[in-house]
Amino acid sequence: MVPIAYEDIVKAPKALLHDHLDGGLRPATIVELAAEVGHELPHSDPDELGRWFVAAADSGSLERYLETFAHTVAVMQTEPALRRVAAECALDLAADGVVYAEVRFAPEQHLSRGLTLEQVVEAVLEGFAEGAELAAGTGRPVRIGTLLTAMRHAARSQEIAELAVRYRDTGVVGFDIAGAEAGFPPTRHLDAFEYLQRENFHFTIHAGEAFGLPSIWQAIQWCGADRLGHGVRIVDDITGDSLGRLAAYVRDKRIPLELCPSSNVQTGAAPSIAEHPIGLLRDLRFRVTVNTDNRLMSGTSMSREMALLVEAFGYGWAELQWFTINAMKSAFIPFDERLAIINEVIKPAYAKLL
Ligand SMILES: O=c1[nH]cnc2c1ncn2[C@H]1C[C@H](O)[C@@H](CO)O1
Ligand SMILES: [Zn+2]
Repeated sequence: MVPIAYEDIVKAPKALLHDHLDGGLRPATIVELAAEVGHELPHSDPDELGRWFVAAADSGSLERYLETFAHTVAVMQTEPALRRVAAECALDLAADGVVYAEVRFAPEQHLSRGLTLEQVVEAVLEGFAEGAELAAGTGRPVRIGTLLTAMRHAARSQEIAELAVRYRDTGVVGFDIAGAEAGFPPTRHLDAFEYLQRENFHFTIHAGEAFGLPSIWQAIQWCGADRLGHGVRIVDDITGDSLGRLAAYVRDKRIPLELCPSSNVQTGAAPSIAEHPIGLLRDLRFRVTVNTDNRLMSGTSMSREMALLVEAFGYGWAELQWFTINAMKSAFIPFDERLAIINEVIKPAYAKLL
């Protein structure tokens, strides 16, 4: 088999379901925005700052990994800053060959300088639209769907769920909960999830990352999650190729796993890329997708995550197409729009590569 070149992975269309807006800022943008608002950073040189984020996030603990977000959230507190960060996010994803992305962020974390939840959401949606238009102009079209996240340690999930539904026709395609997992089970937010189900809305839940099977079980069987954010600990219910009841349910129902290899290694959810459960889960034909989680904290991109898997598991174009179509099938946009991207963008491009 001819080895896959990195530039070819960049050119191939990719779909991304799990990427945090506040985990993907350009280091140079953080430096500029921090100077404007007088926020003190660990480094004022963009390259050093970028390295600092990766090293600090390389902590082996989700809680310590999350502490690094204080510096990105601090500079995302005004409408121009939010618009800029969102526009640059769309441009960076498009330049990396991502054709469809769901990007999430927690509006409640962007209110410290007086913005309302609505102003925050509208600024981000405007930024994505602006970035996507610029990207299309450079011949690199990307479609961005926005997910609104509620922080699981806080108590605003119902309010954020209602906010997401209010913006469902203007770019918000789903809801999520994130933050420290241990001690904050999904059922704390059951009211919000039941509300979303009654509204026929879509949601994913960060579960099975820093906590194991009970978190995944609650996310699916109590809360009704459409997808699992990470979900990597589902391997705790698999022995050899024998599946426990929960793992069998997840596979039988084709519940998508939003796996994030580099992030998992940094937080200690997986020992290394080569030992990441994605290899086993793919072999067992779970609905596996590949994601970036936080491009800044992991110093990564969608192409880099794919390249790491190619290197560790010997994957070829067939597997990369499979991951990409899995993601597109699992997206929160309407079925006909998903199908159009699969048939008109993804399959024709991979047909030339396979
Ligand atoms: O991988 C993660 N697990 C749990 N929470 C996370 C992860 N990555 C980012 N977050 C948190 C930190 C952000 O401030 C928040 C909203 O994007 O979501
Ligand atoms: Zn995440």
